[in-house]
Amino acid sequence: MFAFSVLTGYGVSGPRSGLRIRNARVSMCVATPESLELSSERLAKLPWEKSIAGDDVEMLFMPFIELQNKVMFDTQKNLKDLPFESELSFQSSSKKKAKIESWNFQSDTFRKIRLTYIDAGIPAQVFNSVWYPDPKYDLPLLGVDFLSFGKKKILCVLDFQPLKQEKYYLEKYCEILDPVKSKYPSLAGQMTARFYDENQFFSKQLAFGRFDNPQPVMEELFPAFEEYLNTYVKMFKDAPVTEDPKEIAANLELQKEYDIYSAERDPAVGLFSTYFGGDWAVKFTHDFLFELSETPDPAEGNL
Ligand SMILES: C=CC1=C(C)/C(=C/c2[nH]c(/C=C3N=C(/C=C4\NC(=O)C(C)=C4C=C)C(C)=C\3CCC(=O)O)c(CCC(=O)O)c2C)NC1=O
Repeated sequence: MFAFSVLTGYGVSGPRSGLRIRNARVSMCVATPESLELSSERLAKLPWEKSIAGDDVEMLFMPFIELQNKVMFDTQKNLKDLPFESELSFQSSSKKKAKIESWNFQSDTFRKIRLTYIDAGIPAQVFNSVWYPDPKYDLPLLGVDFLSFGKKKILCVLDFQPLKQEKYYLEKYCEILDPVKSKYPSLAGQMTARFYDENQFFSKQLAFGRFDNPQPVMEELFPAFEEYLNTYVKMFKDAPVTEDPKEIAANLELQKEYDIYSAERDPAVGLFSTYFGGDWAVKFTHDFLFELSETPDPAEGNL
């Protein structure tokens, strides 16, 4: 009932029955009953109090997910759960002491808002999220990738991920971040060319930090995240909306290109395989994270 009252308080609408998803078939990983609930019910149970690793591990990025959760519930009209397979919404591996949980929403403004948290104790804490606008907008996606490996290797990437690289587009939708970004010199780092091309689906206003200790996470990343998030959500208030089916289709096509590009480049697949197995990693990447991409055909040797 606690979950229900929180939901009512937030004004979540949407079907509340008939959406239970079949139980997961799991081989090496174990899904728990949590996986049978909708995203909003599961999100209401945050923060996790204890790490699966059983130590006194701080869940470094929980405050971020809670803040995003609040902003999402406070600002989004007609927020609904987007049901997805329980096999993808929760997995844990007792052998490797890791769990991964994901949540998936839709609103009048966003066709998909997905969130993922990985808790593997001190060796890995991750918060990853993407906000995909409804294709009646051509606005950038909000991309969040915060990772901590062993507390000494912390990588934080946050961006309004542009669908186009034309000057007018970047000026219109990304340069709004200049005054915010300039406040946070520790987030002015540059990505390498190891995984992504900085000129495709990234902006110059990307916040990028690499830290060798967790201190800047709450001191700098958190206020920066709050500003990026609020700026992003506000931008939609006066954003142009198209009703032209051709433009809508073109916007969706660009989001599809983003998914295809990201699924090809994402270095996370290795991480997922390590903890939850290779088959699950491929399914999670193509059926949940970047679902407009296609699962590669094993016969073509791309797996
Ligand atoms: C749950 C999903 C998920 C996880 C766990 C994930 C992890 C992940 N992201 C990485 C890098 C990266 N991640 C990003 C950016 C992003 N990545 C994004 O998923 C989004 C939305 C952005 C945009 C903000 C960039 C730019 C790098 C490369 C950093 C570099 O080259 O230095 C790396 C490599 C870290 C390293 O070895 O240096 C991992 C393991 N990516 C994922 O998608």
